[in-house]
Amino acid sequence: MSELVIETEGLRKEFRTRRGARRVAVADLDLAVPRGGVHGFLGPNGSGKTTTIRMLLGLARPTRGSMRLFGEPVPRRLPVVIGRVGAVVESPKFSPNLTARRNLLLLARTIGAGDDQVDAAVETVGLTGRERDRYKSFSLGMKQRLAIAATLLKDPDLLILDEPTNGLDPAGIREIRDTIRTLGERGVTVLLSSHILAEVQQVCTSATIIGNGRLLASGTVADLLAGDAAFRVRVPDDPARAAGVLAAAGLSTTAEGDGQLRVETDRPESITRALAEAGIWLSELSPVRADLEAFFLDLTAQDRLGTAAAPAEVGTR
Ligand SMILES: Nc1ncnc2c1ncn2[C@@H]1O[C@H](COP(=O)(O)OP(=O)(O)OP(=O)(O)O)[C@@H](O)[C@H]1O
Repeated sequence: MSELVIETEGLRKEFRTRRGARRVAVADLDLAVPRGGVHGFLGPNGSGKTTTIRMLLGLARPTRGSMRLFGEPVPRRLPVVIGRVGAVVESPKFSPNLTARRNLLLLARTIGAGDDQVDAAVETVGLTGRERDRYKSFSLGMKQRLAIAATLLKDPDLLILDEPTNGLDPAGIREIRDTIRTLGERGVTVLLSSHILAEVQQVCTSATIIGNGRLLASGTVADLLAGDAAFRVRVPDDPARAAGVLAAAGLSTTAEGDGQLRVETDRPESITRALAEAGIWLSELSPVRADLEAFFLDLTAQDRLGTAAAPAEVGTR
C-alpha cells in the first residue's frame, strides 16, 4: 500500500443558496492520492473540484467528513503540514511594475527562502531569460508559470494546482504541461485539477474523476483505460453479416457505416477468428485509441443520467 499524501473520507460540503435551499457541492467524497507522480483531479464544471481543494487548504469548512494531508488530520493539523504544500488556487498578487524576479525575491524574503531558490524556481518553470521582464509584460501562460514558481520557493512535497491551464492558448497549455511534468519527475506529488482531459492524460500517472461532487472513478490512468479497449474493423463485402457473426461470438459490435464496425474487446484474435470461421475476410483491423476524454465523457454522461450509482472500481491503493 503506497503512502497517501491526500486522503479524504466521506468529505461533504453543502452550501445554502440565497433562497435557503441546500446545494451539495461535494458529496461524501473519498479521495486517495498516492505519493509521487501527477494525479489528475477531473470533473466537469461545477463538479466540486475547487471546493474540495479549498477544504483541503483550510479555505472552506467541510459540512462533514475527514481529511488528511501527509497523514495529518486537517484542518486541525494544517499548520504542521502547510509548509510542505504549495498551491495555486487563485491568481496570486504580483506587482505589475516589478520584474518577475523582483516579485519572487520579495516573496522569498517573507518565507525565508534564499536567492538561489528563486533562480532554481525560475529555471524549473522555464522562465530563465525572462525573469528580468516586468510582470505586466508577461503572457497569461508566463504569469501562470510564475505563480507556480512562487509556490516552489518553499520546496513543497505536494503541489496543488487548480485549473492551471484555464484561459491559456494551446502553446500556453503545453508550457504548463511541461512544467508539471518536470515537477513530477523531480519527485513532487502534484494534484492537478482540470476539465481538459486530453492535456491531463499526457502528464498524469493517476487520476480521480468526480461528477456532481461524487467519486466516479479513481486509479492509474492505465487502469482507468484498461476496460475501454476496442478495435475498428473494416469488412468491405457484408458488414451486416459480419456484425451478426461477431455478436454471435459474444462480441459487442456497433456499425459505424462505410463497412466499418467497432468491436469492444481487448483481444483482436477473437475478432479475426470469428470472422475467418464464417468465411469473412476483413481488410483492416486497428485499435481504437483509448483516451481519458472518451472514458470521462462516458462516465459523466452516465452520471447525468443517474446510472453511475457506484464508483467505477479501479483500485490503486
Ligand atoms: N460559495 C459558494 N456558495 C454557493 N455555492 C457554491 C459556492 N462555491 C461553490 N458553489 C457551488 O458548488 C458547486 C461546485 O463548485 P466548484 O467550484 O467546487 O466546482 P468545480 O468542479 O471547481 O468547477 P469548475 O471546473 O467550473 O471550476 C457548484 O454548483 C457551485 O455553484
